[in-house]
Amino acid sequence: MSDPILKLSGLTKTYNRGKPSEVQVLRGADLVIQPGEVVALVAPSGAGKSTLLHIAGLLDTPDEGHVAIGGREMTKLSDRRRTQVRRADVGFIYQFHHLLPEFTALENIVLPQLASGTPRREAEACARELLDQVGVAPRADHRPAALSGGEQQRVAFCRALANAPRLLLADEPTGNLDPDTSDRVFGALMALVRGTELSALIATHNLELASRMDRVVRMDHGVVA
Ligand SMILES: Nc1ncnc2c1ncn2[C@@H]1O[C@H](COP(=O)(O)OP(=O)(O)OP(=O)(O)O)[C@@H](O)[C@H]1O
Repeated sequence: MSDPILKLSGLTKTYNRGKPSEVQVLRGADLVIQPGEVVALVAPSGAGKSTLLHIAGLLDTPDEGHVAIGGREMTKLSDRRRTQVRRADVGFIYQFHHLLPEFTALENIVLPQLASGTPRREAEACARELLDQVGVAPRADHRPAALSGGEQQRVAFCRALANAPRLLLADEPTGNLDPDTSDRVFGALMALVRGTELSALIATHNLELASRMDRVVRMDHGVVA
């Protein structure tokens, strides 16, 4: 059997250790995601979903525990190597789109590909194809401020997938949209994900959206049930 795409073992994380404001967020969290699996991460607000996703996505480090991506241990790698793995293997979607305001939708999807060494012509073709898949192709040359919230978030999905990552991590990807838009935009995300071999961990408060994924895991008191 192939290695899990993501294996988190015994993660602990405490913010502001030793201060009155100390908060112990992760208390030995374990999670395994197999290749191709799409997993919902459901938890109450403040339970540590973002912390777990940031550690899984190599944006933060745990106090203790291990992160393996595709069977390779990440916790011992240099910062430079972790950045390389993050760029090549991980796509991240935030609750707010975080698109670069001075660039068009197309350019926002092209830039991470150029940073990874993809030739411009190829990067643009990939960006147009992705925008087409999520129904935003006619808006390719608009800047984020000229797009609706749902369109902005769909562009952010394309950006996360532009480098063909193996693992997608999403933190409340439709959390700032109204329920109808959230439903449609989430459908666009699932269509994108299901059209690939991608594995995904998607945090959501929305149990209906969670039920559309392969498996639902819950976080409580710093562990994943
Ligand atoms: N940099 C930080 N410094 C101190 N405390 C932090 C920091 N980041 C998060 N926290 C605290 O850690 C706890 C978990 O935060 P986290 O953002 O991981 O939760 P979450 O489950 O994603 O919450 P939400 O669903 O509201 O986004 C919260 O109590 C938060 O206030």
